[in-house]
Amino acid sequence: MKVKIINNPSAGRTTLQKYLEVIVGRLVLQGIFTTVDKFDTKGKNDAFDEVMKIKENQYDIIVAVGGDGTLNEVVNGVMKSGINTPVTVLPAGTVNDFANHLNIPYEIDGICKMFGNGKFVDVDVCKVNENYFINVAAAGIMTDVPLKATVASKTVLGKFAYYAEGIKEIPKKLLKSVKYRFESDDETFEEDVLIFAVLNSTSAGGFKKFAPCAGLDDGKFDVCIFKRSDIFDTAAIFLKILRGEHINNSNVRYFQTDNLSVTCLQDCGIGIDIDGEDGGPLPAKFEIFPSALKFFIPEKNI
Ligand SMILES: Nc1ncnc2c1ncn2[C@@H]1O[C@H](COP(=O)(O)OP(=O)(O)OP(=O)(O)O)[C@@H](O)[C@H]1O
Repeated sequence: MKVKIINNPSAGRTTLQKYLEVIVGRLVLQGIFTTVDKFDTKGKNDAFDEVMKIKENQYDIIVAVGGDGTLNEVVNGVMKSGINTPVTVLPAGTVNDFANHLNIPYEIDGICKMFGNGKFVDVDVCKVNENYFINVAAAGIMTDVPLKATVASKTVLGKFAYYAEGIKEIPKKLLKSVKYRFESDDETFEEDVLIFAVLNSTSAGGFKKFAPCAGLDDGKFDVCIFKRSDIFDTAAIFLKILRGEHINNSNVRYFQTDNLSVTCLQDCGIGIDIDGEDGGPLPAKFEIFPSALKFFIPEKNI
């Protein structure tokens, strides 16, 4: 395998990055990796820019070492440059939703085994306005500046978890709902919403069953809308996400589609969050590109 590694040295707790040399060394000795070029990112968009330089057939695989944000930049690079090079991710981030969904191992032996007997699968890629995403795009819940400092997670879904957990301490006004119009070929409706998420995989914000019906190759994305409800209902819904039972709650709207437009009906300044990174402002047009990316996964995964 001719391999391009895109390594984010600062992602997560930087544990896996320390073993990267051992992993690569072992795979080279085993003859599985024949050429290895490693690039270390220094900041935002470095991974994307580096992938944009890759030519068709230059590598057999691009390995993102980092979290969902690094993987997202690599996917955007592949999609926007139009190359067909397969991608995989080694979970070196904080949450690693996509890698967890695919059961990609965290330790040296498991990772080496994956490259020895893994397989390539075709996965759908989603797009919101100009940005591609492979896992989740979400929006909602405005925060006041002082609260932001106390919220550990930078992601919309992480903040949602924080609100639900620390629900008693949160002033009511911060659970702010916003009115949106959702339009797809199937239906159009307006709703007062706390957050909404559009998912390709089942996992988001560390919850493995956030979109329990999602499939990576079903040609559809799963939309999960949390309607305005009081803080106690929100807390109850949060607990149900762990078991994937929130989708039956009357304050949650859950459906699958292959096209969606979302417009904010208030002057709210809300933006889209793609795997924890800024995805630009609303309105948002979501599209899906069925089986558009080859992904390398362990032999036994889902
Ligand atoms: N050398 C670096 N130092 C600091 N930040 C970096 C560096 N390289 C990339 N970044 C930033 O890291 C972001 C991606 O982080 P990534 O999502 O991979 O890790 P994470 O946030 O720890 O994991 P997760 O998203 O799974 O929770 C990039 O968008 C970029 O802004």
